[in-house]
Amino acid sequence: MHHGTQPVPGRPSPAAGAAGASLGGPPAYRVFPRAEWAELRANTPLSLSDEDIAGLRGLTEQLSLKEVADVFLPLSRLLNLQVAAARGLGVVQDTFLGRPVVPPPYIIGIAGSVAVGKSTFARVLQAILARWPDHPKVELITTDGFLYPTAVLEERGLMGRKGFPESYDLRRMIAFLSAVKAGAPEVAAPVYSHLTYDIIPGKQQMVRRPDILIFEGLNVLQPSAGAPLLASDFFDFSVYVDAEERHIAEWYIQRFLLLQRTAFQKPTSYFHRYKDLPEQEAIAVAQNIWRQINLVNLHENIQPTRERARLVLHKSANHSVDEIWLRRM
Ligand SMILES: Nc1ncnc2c1ncn2[C@@H]1O[C@H](COP(=O)(O)OP(=O)(O)O)[C@@H](O)[C@H]1O
Ligand SMILES: CC(C)(COP(=O)(O)O)[C@@H](O)C(=O)NCCC(=O)O
Repeated sequence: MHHGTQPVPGRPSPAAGAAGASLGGPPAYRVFPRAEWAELRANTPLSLSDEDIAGLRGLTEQLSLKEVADVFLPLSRLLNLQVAAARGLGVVQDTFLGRPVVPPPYIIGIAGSVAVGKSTFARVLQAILARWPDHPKVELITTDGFLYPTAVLEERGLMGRKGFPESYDLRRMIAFLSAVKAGAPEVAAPVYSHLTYDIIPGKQQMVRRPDILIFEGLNVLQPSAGAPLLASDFFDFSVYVDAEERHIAEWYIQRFLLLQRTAFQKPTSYFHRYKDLPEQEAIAVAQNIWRQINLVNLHENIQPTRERARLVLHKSANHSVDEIWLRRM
């Protein structure tokens, strides 16, 4: 894989490996160059029709068919096997307790920087996992719903700290996960709007005993100060989406420019005041938000959680995954 000239914090330096060769990873992981990982889709009894793939591409128009086949199909095969094994363990416990067998939802956490592509990845994974006949009901929840509302953040002086641990209602987030894992028939999650940049008052997303819950957000692998439980205590599997900082910064800026042309044009947008900024100035605004908030958060709170994930997906400049780390167990 190619790291360019910038050393990446926490990763072995490029000098450690021959050009194009894998640089290895922490000893807890097996490292797969993309081509080796792609071979692990072998025997996946899931064949996607052209129509299925067209449906998936609707989620993110740039997603190539090759990306689905090489990266997502092996991962969906691995997860299908993992879900079956977790259910087997559930049967053991229910049999031991003499209770009727009811498998709890299988929960997958997805972590990574702002703008690394977590929500895009999570949506595609949701669609692919839902195609397996033995776990058709796959729900997706994003942790931005657990941010405190703007009124609370303003009162606490935290508007410049969105995404940092103190900006989330962690108690509520843990209570949500705990209820889902306990098999509660219906659990409500609050909903955040990127348009108003605030929690939507009264709006809820209901989760009703899914087979699989995908729980996505930059903070899902973080410790919660002082609280007895962590979000990851409820995870059966976890993924960290990784990339070089200069690429993530570029994706953040490009997304900001796209939003300027679309969402910011609406009067209800929190960033409506930026709707007519000339491109160079809009780029400067995006760069400032990136450097002052999201990059600091990446360094202080997100990147340090990477090696808690079961799987690390490393993306290259064009968003394609070039290396996969799978924890040995
Ligand atoms: N696989 C991909 N192919 C092409 N573009 C992508 C891909 N994943 C993410 N993007 C783009 O990168 C930007 C950040 O992705 P997003 O999923 O919104 O990130 P996050 O949820 O981590 O903040 C978006 O503009 C998105 O369209
Ligand atoms: C809402 C976010 C904190 C991400 O939340 P997540 O769903 O990962 O919990 C982030 O997208 C954000 O708005 N950061 C604040 C700075 C900015 O406007 O980019």
